[in-house]
Amino acid sequence: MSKPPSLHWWLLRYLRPEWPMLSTGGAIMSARAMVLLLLPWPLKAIVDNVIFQHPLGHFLGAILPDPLTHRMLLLDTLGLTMLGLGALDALLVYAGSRLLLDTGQRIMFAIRFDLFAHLQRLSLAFHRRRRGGELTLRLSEDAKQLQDFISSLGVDLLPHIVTIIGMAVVMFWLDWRYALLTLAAVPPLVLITVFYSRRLRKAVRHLRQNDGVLSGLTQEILACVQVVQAFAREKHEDSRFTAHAGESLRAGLRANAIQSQFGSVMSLAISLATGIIAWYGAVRVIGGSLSAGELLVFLAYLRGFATPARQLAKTGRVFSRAIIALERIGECWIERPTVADAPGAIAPATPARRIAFQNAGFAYKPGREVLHNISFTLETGRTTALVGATGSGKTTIASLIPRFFDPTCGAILLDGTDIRTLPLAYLRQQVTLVLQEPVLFQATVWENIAYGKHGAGRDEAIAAAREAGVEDLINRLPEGFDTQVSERGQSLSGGQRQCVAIARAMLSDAPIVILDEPSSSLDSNTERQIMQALQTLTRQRAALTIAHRLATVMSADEILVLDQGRIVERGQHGNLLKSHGVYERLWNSLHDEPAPAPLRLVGP
Ligand SMILES: Nc1ncnc2c1ncn2[C@@H]1O[C@H](COP(=O)(O)OP(=O)(O)OP(=O)(O)O)[C@@H](O)[C@H]1O
Repeated sequence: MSKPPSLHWWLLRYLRPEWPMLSTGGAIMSARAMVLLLLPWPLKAIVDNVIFQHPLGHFLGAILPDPLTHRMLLLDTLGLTMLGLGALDALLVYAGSRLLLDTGQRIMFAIRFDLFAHLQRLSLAFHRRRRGGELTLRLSEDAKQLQDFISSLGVDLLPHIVTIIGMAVVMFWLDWRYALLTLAAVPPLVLITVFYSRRLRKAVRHLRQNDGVLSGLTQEILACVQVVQAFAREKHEDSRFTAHAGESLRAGLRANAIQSQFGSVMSLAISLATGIIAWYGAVRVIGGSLSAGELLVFLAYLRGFATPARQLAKTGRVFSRAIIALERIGECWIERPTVADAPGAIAPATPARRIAFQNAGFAYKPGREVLHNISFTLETGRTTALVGATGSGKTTIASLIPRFFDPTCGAILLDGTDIRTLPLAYLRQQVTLVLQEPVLFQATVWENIAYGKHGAGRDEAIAAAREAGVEDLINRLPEGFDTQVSERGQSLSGGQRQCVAIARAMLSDAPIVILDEPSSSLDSNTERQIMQALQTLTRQRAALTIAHRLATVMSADEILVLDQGRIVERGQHGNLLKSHGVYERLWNSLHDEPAPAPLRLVGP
């Protein structure tokens, strides 16, 4: 998987504002490394000066009690020093890690927010390609991996590098030959770390990909749980889940195996090195070239080496995960909206009045056109109806108006201006949608209505419902406008959801309205009320109605008959029936009995 170079700069953008916090945290953790260096020294003095009563050196002799005359006082002083160093270590660990962990958290929040904002603005074409659950995982888990990495850089890596360098310097100062032998243990440890980190990275990449697929599948199955239950397909979904989960489990087990192998090989290497170094140190103490206290310092440092080495192994693991997370987040980040504002686009001062398709064509996939040569005009106060067999392109035509997709040829003009040159926000403010299956949020009914207009409150939402004539229908809900709607509006009936959607469209003030077959499968009383509401909604607007049920569009000002992505007939209901073409066949296929009196969508 190729990694775009700009990703590192992208990450730096988040690190830069936190630089003061990161450097303060780093400085505190480096100070802690110094304390770790000092920790074995009181022990050395206890062995050499208190137990064996060697005289203190020149500098220490000036500040510490004499071991010959004040042996117990020296022991107490050294004991207290050890306690003091321990307390200082604890304090520095607390302050440093707290600062760095908090900073990591803030950085993760900023990354999550930007990524969320970016994903929201990506074109529908992108979202239709990706499963929602998989994107959620990138927002949650992958951003968390980056946070762990940033925190662990400061909390684990930096102080341990400082410790290793400091220990090496002190060891050389004590006995350079012995120091060389001790440090010879470091390169094999680094080689082991590099070897396993590579293998681990590969395994983690595989694991994350599988987790993404699993998360997407889970979200999809749970979102469609009604269909799953209706068709009694739970067992089938169990086995689909198990198949993907099994893949994920195998990838996880492989990563665990590498990780455990890494840990045990590292422990073995460290034990081996400790054994050799302790043996050689004891030989030098027996030979008189090293004191017992100095051997203690060496052994303590060697143990000290082991901790950073293990820590480096852990950091390697975190690093591997972070690289994969960066790749995965980067894949979303480099994705650009296919539909975007043209540079320098200026919004007209007046609301739209007229939208015209001029020989527009469209293909979801290159070379596979689903719309050909579409030309028609929508105007304020007029209703245009789209009819045609399923798959003939009605929804696709409607999606071109708010620029969910752009036509592949031809143009769409809004009051004479190509919509691609207008600001997207302006264009979308001109259009309101009432979908076949209205989408509602988990909020109260009035909040769902108020979603139609920035800053609208409860009173405005109720007024819009009153204006649309659906106030009574909503008031019949258990808590009226304050009824809580469950996720995607599942707790409301189809008719109730449509009432809310119509009131929302009414509130939006948009001059163009797109209705996607709004009165399907309702009882006749509700249907009558909803049709009246739509009549009110479309009265002052330019309306495009998509309908399979021809009765709902009989009174439209113009009916466009679509067949395989082409407008094959156009006109009013009566004339179209008389021409004995596709419209008449459509009509006959839907109605056995003669045509009923027209249901009016627009005012007389
Ligand atoms: N996201 C997509 N990717 C590829 N092809 C698509 C996509 N959406 C729709 N199509 C295809 O485009 C054609 C037109 O579909 P569209 O949804 O516009 O038809 P429709 O007339 O609205 O159908 P219906 O009445 O069933 O809603 C169909 O052949 C459909 O398979």
